[in-house]
Amino acid sequence: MSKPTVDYSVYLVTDSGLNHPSRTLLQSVEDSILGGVTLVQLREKDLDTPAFIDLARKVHEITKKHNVPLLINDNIEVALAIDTEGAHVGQDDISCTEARRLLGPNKILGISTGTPEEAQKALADGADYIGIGTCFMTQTKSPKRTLGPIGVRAILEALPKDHPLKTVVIGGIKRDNTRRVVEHSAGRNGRILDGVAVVTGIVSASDAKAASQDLLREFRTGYENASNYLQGQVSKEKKKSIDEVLQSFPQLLTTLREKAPLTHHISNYVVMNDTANATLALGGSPIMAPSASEAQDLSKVVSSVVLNIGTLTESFVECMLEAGKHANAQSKPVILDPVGAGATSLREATAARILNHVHVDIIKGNAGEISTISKIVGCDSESIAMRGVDSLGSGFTNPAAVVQALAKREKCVVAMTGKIDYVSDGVRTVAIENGHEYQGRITGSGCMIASSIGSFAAISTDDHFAAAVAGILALNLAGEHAAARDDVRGPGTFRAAFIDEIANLKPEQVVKEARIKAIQLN
Ligand SMILES: Cc1ncc(COP(=O)(O)OP(=O)(O)O)c(N)n1
Ligand SMILES: Cc1nc(C(=O)O)sc1CCOP(=O)(O)O
Repeated sequence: MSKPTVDYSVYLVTDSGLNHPSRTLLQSVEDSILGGVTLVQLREKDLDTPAFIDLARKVHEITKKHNVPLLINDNIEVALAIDTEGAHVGQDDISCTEARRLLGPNKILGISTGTPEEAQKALADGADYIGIGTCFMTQTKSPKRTLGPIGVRAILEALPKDHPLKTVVIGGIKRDNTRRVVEHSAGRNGRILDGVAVVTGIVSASDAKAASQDLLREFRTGYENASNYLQGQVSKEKKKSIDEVLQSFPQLLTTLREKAPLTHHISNYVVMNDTANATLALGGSPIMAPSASEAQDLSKVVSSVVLNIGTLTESFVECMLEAGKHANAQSKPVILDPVGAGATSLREATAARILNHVHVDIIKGNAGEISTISKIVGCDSESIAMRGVDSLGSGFTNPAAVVQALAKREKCVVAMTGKIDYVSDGVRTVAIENGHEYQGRITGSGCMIASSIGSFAAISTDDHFAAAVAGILALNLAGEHAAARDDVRGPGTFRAAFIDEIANLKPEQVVKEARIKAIQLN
């Protein structure tokens, strides 16, 4: 028999110990196939070989009936005894070459990998696919470390695009994170995951068929979005031109003030009050809630979330991860302000942790912070040093190219603030020349910009680029208006006037006074 063609989209990996008590494992397998599972692996860690063979025979009856391949975990003897379509082996099991020798050329052979080197070796050793893991924390086994989508992407990028080796991700994959993982891990070499491998997300679900249907839908959507991104399409045809974006500002600001969208801020002690007041003055509504235990409830009622790593404690971080995860699940935009990301290794590690667990829609930072984030995600750029939360030096030689490259890589919008601000969604890139130097002489003006972007993102859900540009412009114009006031004598009086002028900003002023130019890059 020749090797079957395999669809890896939703790959069920079983575990009897985790199977939902309302049904047998055999029912779980059948229900999941009816829901859309395309490949099954029988993974039974506690059975001896005769019992494993017995169960495998029953499972194979079901999978054969539905024409879905069955693979056996770790035990080649069982795979050969039942003549299943193949097997999966781990790094600590029989070697890939030995497994291939025993199985012959026509069986499907998969191997677990957690590094680019292991993936390249699997390819050389004749595997048909690799399981890339552990992606996220899982209760199914104790992982040595988690890769997150960024680590998964590093492995995909170590593989040649056109080699037939297939890839699936494993570890903590659920309905709510599938789409993001597939989109976010897509490599710039054009590699996109071929599937998601799931244990508890299916076997422990109360309805295995519905869970599988959801996973298949999310995988397919993620795959389609990832291929659009990689082809540089990013729904270009639907995107407003820079001029249209500018013309849409009056309406955006009016809508913001009518709707007063609620934004969940996990902000820092230094600026909490300023960011709350700036949000209110603009017309939005802030809730400053740093407790992880209320993040899920809040995610249902807020319209956007701002994560600010300015004053780091473990409980802040826990809340940011929780709020980000639930915002993703509810499709609410997430704005990350990686305050001081390059200043200490804790801040850098925290930014990496957030980016690896949460899909961030808009990253806002100064040059030093953007340089650190670029380094974290493997985007080559010049390195900008930080002192405390401030960037040092004169900035990037080509700042527009840096923000565009990061936006493309992370599939999000990047806003870099400074004397000139740059915003890009990977396709459209602009420089904004508004603002006043007093903004740099009070604490929290950058954080207030992140809050302003958060309020605009809450109402401009289909165009985060427009939200980021609007968020920056609104505060920069308010800064210019405040600095021009007779009663402003320095940073102290500016601070109060700034809040006034945010509230006084007229929608039509934005278009008239904006100094914004489109930047064309290759
Ligand atoms: C698709 C897939 N990927 C990885 C694994 C893990 O296999 P292994 O490393 O052998 O660990 P155990 O499954 O034995 O705990 C897998 N089973 N499937
Ligand atoms: C079986 C397995 N292998 C992993 C690896 O990293 O190789 S993670 C994992 C468990 C996956 O279970 P769940 O979908 O419940 O998180």
